[in-house]
Amino acid sequence: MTKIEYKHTHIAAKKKLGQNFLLDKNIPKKIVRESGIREGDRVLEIGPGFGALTTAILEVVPSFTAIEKDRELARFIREEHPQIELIEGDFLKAPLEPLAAGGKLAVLGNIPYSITSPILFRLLDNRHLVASATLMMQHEVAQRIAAVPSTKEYGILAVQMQAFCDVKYLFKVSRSVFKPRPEVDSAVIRMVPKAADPVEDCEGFRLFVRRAFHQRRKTLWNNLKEYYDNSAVPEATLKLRAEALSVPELITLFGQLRAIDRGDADERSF
Ligand SMILES: C[S@@+](CC[C@H](N)C(=O)[O-])C[C@H]1O[C@@H](n2cnc3c(N)ncnc32)[C@H](O)[C@@H]1O
Repeated sequence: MTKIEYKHTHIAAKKKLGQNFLLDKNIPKKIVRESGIREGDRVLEIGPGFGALTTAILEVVPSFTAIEKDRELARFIREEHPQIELIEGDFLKAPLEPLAAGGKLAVLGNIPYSITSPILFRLLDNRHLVASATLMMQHEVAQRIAAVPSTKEYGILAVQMQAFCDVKYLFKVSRSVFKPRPEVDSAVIRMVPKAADPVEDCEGFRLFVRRAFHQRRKTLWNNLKEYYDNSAVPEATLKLRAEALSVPELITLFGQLRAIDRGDADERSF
């Protein structure tokens, strides 16, 4: 276990909380610059840790909210940055509505690898409360979110995120700027929820995307025939694999399908 000592606090870095702390001072400034936040924005930082990104945010926004799960680090941030509203708790459980206070949140964070997907889907599910999310995560996950069609990275994550958000891959961050040093590199991406959802039945679309990509090597016809009446879909489209279709093309396809009532409503609630 790596011991970290910083100012008046020392902790044993906890792997299960994804505690890899940024040592570099320029990267946090770059993240804040790319986030586009301005004074007056409602900022929410996920996992401030020892405050590497916190300090850079404070140069632009004099006060904001941060959620930190680790008790010692929460105490550290309270002592170092009393102007911040520090919530000691789990981002995945914290109610976001009161934090948005009738507006929208600019979310920033160097997020723990182990809960990247739950964080992304929580933000997606609460997109009406989110103005933007600028997040550092495992490089491979950032690539999958920003992937383009007909690449091995393109799949469920890319389609889910890009259908509802404008996604921009910003820059890669070497593993060497963290302590303890992780086994993988990181990258920063920015996501801005679209003004309007491209589909009405968001849950149905989520299910459709999972089905379409269920067996990547299979054609759309083979992956979908069991669940939908495909009669309104051009035959040429059904012969393709899901990975060949762009996000707008998948949205169009979803609009052409009619669900077959198989009495399997439970499957919708994953
Ligand atoms: C990758 S570290 C980043 C720390 C700091 N922002 C930095 O860049 O050096 C992730 C941080 O998130 C915190 N954390 C882990 N799980 C969390 C959760 N569910 N909710 C809030 N914070 C969490 C960890 O304790 C840690 O401080």
